[in-house]
Amino acid sequence: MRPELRLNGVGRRYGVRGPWVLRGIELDVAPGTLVRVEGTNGTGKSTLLRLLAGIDAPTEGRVTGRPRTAYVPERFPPALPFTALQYLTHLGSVHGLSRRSAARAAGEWLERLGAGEYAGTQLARLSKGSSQKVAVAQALLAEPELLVLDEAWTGLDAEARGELERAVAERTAAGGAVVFVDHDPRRLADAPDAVYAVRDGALHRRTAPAGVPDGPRVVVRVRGPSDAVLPADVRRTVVRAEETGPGRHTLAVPASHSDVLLRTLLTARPPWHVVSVHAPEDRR
Ligand SMILES: Nc1ncnc2c1ncn2[C@@H]1O[C@H](COP(=O)(O)OP(=O)(O)OP(=O)(O)O)[C@@H](O)[C@H]1O
Repeated sequence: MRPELRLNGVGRRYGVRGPWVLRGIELDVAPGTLVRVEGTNGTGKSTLLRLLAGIDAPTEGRVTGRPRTAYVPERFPPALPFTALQYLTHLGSVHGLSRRSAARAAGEWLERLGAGEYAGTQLARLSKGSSQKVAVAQALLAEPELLVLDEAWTGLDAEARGELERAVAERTAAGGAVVFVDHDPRRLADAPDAVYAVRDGALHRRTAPAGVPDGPRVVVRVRGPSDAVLPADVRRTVVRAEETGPGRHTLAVPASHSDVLLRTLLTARPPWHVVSVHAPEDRR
């Protein structure tokens, strides 16, 4: 099974006494899901994406379940003494491809993104747009299990933008996860399984969990250690969660998801005590 990336109580600040940019972040990125991250300038989106990409470590908290990850940074450093093809072939090898497969994948991605003619051009001589295509190609060529895109569409021409959207759909269809930030609210507007906003150092979910049906709800009362945080899987499954006291929560879940919720609670480490399960419809 592919690992599920999980952020547990993650916080990040720069410098020993710097302000917390992010704190108490709980996030699961399940295989096959597309996640959008929003937020106004300077709120910590890139910080979050660097933690998800594994190129930065949290100041506190834990990141677990690291899948094979690729990342397109907001700013790509292209000033290396390689041609585009040499650079991509090298990175493909680093990602575990044979040199031959890496060179083939590199050439194919440059073609797909409309930069095939620049394969032999030195990175330092590429235009901003072509350089961005190399940044995108390096992330896509090893078919990562997690693709993290920080404003990756910026600087691309219309065809390449469309190609990157297709590549995102291909990755999720193949069971990979994709997390992206983009200033254009129309980017993949109907596609995300979840949208999160970074605000005041916290992550706020903007959409209901994907595929949660309307209809009958089940109310589950649970008890755990007084300082325990509900598992992220639980928070993703429920439509409402209310903390009624230290370690006590009342959860409402679509009836069709109640088995999953109970299993998640009972198999959590440590397990949660299920106090009652109550289907309001039963009383009629
Ligand atoms: N390497 C760093 N050293 C010190 N402070 C940093 C560093 N990286 C980010 N910050 C600070 O952390 C805060 C969040 O920055 P970040 O780039 O994550 O936000 P953002 O939401 O991606 O912003 P933007 O939309 O402008 O790209 C900002 O106050 C920024 O100055």
